[in-house]
Amino acid sequence: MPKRSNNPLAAARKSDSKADLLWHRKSGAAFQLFIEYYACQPLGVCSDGTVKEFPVAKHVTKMNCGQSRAAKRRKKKKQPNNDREGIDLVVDSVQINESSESPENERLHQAFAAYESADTIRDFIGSLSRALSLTFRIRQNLPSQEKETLQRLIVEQFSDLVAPCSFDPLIYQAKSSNVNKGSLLQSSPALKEFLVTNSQNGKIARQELASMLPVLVLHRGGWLTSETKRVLDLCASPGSKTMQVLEIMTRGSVKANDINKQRLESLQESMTRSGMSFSSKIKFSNLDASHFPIPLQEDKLYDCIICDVPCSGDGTIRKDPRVLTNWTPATSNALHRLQVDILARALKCLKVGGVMTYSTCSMNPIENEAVVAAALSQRKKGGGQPAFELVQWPVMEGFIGRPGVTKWKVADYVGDTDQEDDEKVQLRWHSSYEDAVEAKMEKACTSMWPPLSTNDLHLDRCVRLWPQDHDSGGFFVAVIKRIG
Ligand SMILES: C[S@@+](CC[C@H](N)C(=O)[O-])C[C@H]1O[C@@H](n2cnc3c(N)ncnc32)[C@H](O)[C@@H]1O
Repeated sequence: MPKRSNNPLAAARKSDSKADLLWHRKSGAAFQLFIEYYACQPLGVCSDGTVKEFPVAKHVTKMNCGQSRAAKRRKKKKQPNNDREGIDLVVDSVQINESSESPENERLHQAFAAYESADTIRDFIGSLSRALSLTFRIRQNLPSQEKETLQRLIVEQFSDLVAPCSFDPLIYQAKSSNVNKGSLLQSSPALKEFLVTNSQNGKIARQELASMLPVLVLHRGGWLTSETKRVLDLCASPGSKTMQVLEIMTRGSVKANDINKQRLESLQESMTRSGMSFSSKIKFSNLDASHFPIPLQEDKLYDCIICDVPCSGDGTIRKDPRVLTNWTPATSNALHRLQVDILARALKCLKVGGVMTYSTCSMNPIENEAVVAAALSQRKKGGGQPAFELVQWPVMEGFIGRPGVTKWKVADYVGDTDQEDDEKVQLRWHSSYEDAVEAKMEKACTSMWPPLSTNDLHLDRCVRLWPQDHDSGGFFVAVIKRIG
């Protein structure tokens, strides 16, 4: 078995040997590829609407792709208003008024303008174009009185800037994306100071809304409680979910694992910095999660597992628009196998009756539903009976989670390093594994395609967090229970 890189995301991004030289990275066409990819996925992957499926969008040549920079400049000079009008139209229609000065956002809008027919992804693209609103939460383990004092103080001093989340009064979200990590010092120095002080003294955690979901749902479902004994966080660094778990548990212990030694060390440091003392409840390990040792004794298996795997991170582009600059479907394709292996290993470490989450900060079904379907199908009991099932989420009032999808499409990207020729730069869609093999698609494996029948898997019980629903990042969470 080859040793796995301790930075699989970087390895996945380099999985195409020519990737760094590819035309789309030099030209900025990753924005077009991203939109083409999501606009052509079946409905439900990132948007809702009345039509059943998007027509296959015209190729990215509608924009300026395929032209040299000089040619683009010449065109712009000749038609000074045309491009701008297109952008303004899109910007108006999705009501983007803030933060559109960044070159990334402008290019996202330009790319979107090529898909006039893709009305239903308007909100999706619109929200991805805004900076990520600030979120934070009051820590669970504070005594009730302290929680109430902080809640009162936030209402008195910052209610014009932040509001409690509809589904959890301890979680706060900025009312506008103008209040974000980058702008906080300028937009509200008092709020910034409040957050710094209370993060240092362990009362407040600054964490993204989407990232809070896996632990939140385990807690709300009653699967992770103060009495839970053994929890495993398989891909733990930088540790925001580990901390969340530790705040809830009073008796048991958490094993925090990560393949990357440096990242694991920074997790240990941030535990110390958090101002909370958890040392007796946490153990660390520095292992490849896909080979994590399976406890031999039944009672050493885990009650709960958090499996927050390495992913392409295309749900995080509001936080870091540079993710878009590097975007290609090859990244997700290259991570799929590792994600299946990690989830399959996690399932083996879960005790009967135990519950785990599988999550990514990507919206790509290849990293999400395809992984869950593959791992669950592998892990059957004798007689083909399911040993695991996807669990329906508990009701969280006001929370908008979209059902997992049962249909999706697989694409790769064909680029050419030398030619700035449209024909050579495009997404290729493969209807089956066999087609993909014939077309020499890199990293193709059968489990990337939707299984013939997904009915018994209940993939709709997975939850997709669309950025447009909660003004958040994009995210995916599946809750899985071991039933036998
Ligand atoms: C999405 S991040 C996890 C974020 C973390 N759960 C949190 O909430 O702070 C994925 C992590 O997986 C780690 N990782 C990547 N490949 C791994 C592997 N094969 N085994 C264990 N950890 C891995 C990466 O180093 C990275 O820290």
